[in-house]
Amino acid sequence: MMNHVELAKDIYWVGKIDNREVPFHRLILAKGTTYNAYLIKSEKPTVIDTVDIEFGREFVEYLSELINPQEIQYIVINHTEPDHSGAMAALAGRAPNATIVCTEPAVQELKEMYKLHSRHFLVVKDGDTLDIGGKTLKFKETPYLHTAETMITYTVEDKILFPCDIFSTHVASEKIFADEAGFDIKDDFVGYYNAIIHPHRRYVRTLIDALEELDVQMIAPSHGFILRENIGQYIDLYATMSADTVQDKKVTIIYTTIKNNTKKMANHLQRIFEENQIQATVFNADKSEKTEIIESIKESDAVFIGSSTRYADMIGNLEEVLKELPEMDLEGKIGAAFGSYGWSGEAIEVIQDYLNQTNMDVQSTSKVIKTTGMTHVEFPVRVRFSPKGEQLAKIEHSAGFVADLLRSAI
Ligand SMILES: Cc1cc2nc3c(=O)[nH]c(=O)nc-3n(C[C@H](O)[C@H](O)[C@H](O)COP(=O)(O)O)c2cc1C
Repeated sequence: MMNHVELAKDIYWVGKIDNREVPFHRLILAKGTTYNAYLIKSEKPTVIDTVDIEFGREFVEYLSELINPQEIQYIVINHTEPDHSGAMAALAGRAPNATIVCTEPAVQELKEMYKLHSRHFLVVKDGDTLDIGGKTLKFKETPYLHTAETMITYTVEDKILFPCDIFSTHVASEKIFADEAGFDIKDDFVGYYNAIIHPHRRYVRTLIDALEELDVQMIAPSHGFILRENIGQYIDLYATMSADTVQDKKVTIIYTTIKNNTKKMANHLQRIFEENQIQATVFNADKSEKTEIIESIKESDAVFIGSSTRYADMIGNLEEVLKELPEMDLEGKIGAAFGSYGWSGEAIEVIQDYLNQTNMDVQSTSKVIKTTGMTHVEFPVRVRFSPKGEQLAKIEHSAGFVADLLRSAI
């Protein structure tokens, strides 16, 4: 079985074709997949990504047919997930002179995953370039595409983009170029996007904008086919699929508070929704008519309910509203709890319990992780005392996530 193909002068695909029906992200990959790694035989030989952990030794063996691993100067890790970085376990020891190139959040993960504590790392940031002797690599951080530490790599002279999971397909094919596949890969390309990338589409939109600055002549992703014809068509597909198609969504935000910390959260949630062109109405449950709040809930597509905690309980009249919810038909609406707290935040959990008694699609951290792999989106949204700094960012992530659910193109 072949394990290398030249993409451009001195740039090789050194991947592994996996014909098995691979279990992956709670899917079975019926057509198998490939783990695409790349070798650039420049003056400072560089490996871009590796293959699945299961094929690490095999990877080092066939890589050694092209290069003595001791000569490798850089190993670029775009994404730490073990289907890409997995062969580090086998390669790192055989390539002792290689500096590992990755983003800041990837360093600790790689150290812990592959016992690389004593290795030399080069941390790269958005827009950094690296001279690898005759060729130049340019890096772009792509957080949450599809995990926090991800980045993409671009070869300036050859105009090849190595975007890791983005623009991938799950097909085990001996023909590694899409134009040689013998069939239209669009269904597989779209299927991959829907299964893996779609939950992260707000970051796709940022990436598409950034790609306008790069002259991309070839896309060499980490799974499936390499794209070298009609590149624009594939980028346009991502732009279309990640765009918002659904308009006129409404959110109701209800809170109670002692010293306005939860009010600040409510107002920040409202701001984020409005920035996302979603109408959001805020109610202080202690200062509004219950009937007005209930009417607003009925008309809304998502409902955020929050309270701070006082002596392990909720504040004010909120429970009067919460008691109504299990009796209502709220099918199809998204529910989320939030609140400011000092040390334990019981009120937020009580609200979550009420929401769980309804037929709403109630958000939880566990559900987000299971459906998207994202660990930076938290539900309920809990903030200690006054929301600022990272806590404001937390509110933004959660509201942004719900905004995306509301405007889902699928
Ligand atoms: C009288 C009182 C009791 C409190 N009891 C709790 C509590 O049981 N658990 C907790 O996590 N925080 C408790 N807190 C902290 C508040 O929840 C915290 O200050 C919060 O930021 C207040 O938000 P708010 O301004 O929206 O009311 C208490 C605060 C006060 C003043």
